[in-house]
Amino acid sequence: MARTVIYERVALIGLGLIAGSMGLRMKRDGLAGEVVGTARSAKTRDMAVGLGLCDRVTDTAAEAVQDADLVVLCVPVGAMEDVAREIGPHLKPGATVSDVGSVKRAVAEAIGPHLPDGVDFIPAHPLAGTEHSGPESGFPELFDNRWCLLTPVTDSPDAVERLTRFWRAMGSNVETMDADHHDLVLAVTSHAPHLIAYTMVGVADDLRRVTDSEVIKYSAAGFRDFTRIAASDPVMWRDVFLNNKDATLEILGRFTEELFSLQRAIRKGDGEMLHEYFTRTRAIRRGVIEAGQDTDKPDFGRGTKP
Ligand SMILES: NC(=O)c1ccc[n+]([C@@H]2O[C@H](COP(=O)([O-])OP(=O)(O)OC[C@H]3O[C@@H](n4cnc5c(N)ncnc54)[C@H](O)[C@@H]3O)[C@@H](O)[C@H]2O)c1
Ligand SMILES: O=C(O)C(=O)C[C@]1(C(=O)O)C=C[C@@H](O)C=C1
Repeated sequence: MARTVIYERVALIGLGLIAGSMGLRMKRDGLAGEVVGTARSAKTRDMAVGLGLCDRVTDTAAEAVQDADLVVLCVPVGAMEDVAREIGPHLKPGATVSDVGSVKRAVAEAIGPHLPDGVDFIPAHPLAGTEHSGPESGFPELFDNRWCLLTPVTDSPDAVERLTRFWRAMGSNVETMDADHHDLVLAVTSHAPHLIAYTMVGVADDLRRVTDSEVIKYSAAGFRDFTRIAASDPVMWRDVFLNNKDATLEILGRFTEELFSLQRAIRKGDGEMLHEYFTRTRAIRRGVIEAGQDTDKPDFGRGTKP
């Protein structure tokens, strides 16, 4: 494969699943001249070098961003502001600053004020992940055939075009959108579903005593999927809900209304309503598959390394 360096030096701040996958992809395909990483613990930094996801590590974020052309903040949403405050004074003029946070409005507001004039700020969100954390969970194919959504703050089309090229080279399809729109869409497609999975697994756990642990032992496929999602990182998801409050509450309100109407149909024995509802939702699933968004295909390795 032809190797095209897109950024001469890339700095990854926070070396977890997403940074790990980005680093491995950049190293595999030669997308960066040099990948520099930093993490709070020496153990994680050593592991990152051992895994070959970056060329070198630094003890601090301030050191990592020295002379970097692209800086990507890969920490939980609630930690973005502290990192931005630390790196702001050390950024190279002309650098692009981005992130991979699951929420976009709050992250733009947390990072933006700490960036000096002359850097291009382009928040980003790769719609790809697993329930695992840490650099050892990363794999270079994670972003293949997934979306990466950009919510640019900069008005430099060149900077946006370059970051678009970068994410395409990571295997993703790229779309640009407004941060509020992103947060509403993701509240429907990712944030509310995660909360529902957490709740369902919590309910099963509450019932554990009554059912003598059989809910766990005889987990059917649907519940197993819930347990996978509910095993996701608690810090990451705490921060997502605290930072996408309005959109998530709006969607949960609608969800509750729908749930009540289905509950009523079950109580009244209204089979026609239930059949009609499930026919409509089945068509939506088929639409998702036709649009190429079916992540259950074996080669996507969703939830596990391939
Ligand atoms: N996991 C997913 O499915 C997924 C998908 C897309 C985007 N994201 C987003 O990507 C970001 C990183 O997620 P991840 O799954 O790679 O997480 P992770 O837990 O695997 O890695 C997070 C890294 O950030 C570091 N970190 C945590 N708190 C910090 C702090 N206060 N200061 C500095 N560093 C800190 C951790 O030590 C770790 O190195 C999050 O913002 C998350 O919302 C996650
Ligand atoms: O596959 C998973 O485990 C995920 O939940 C990944 C997932 C999602 O699809 O909701 C989770 C959060 C992100 O911000 C993006 C992707």
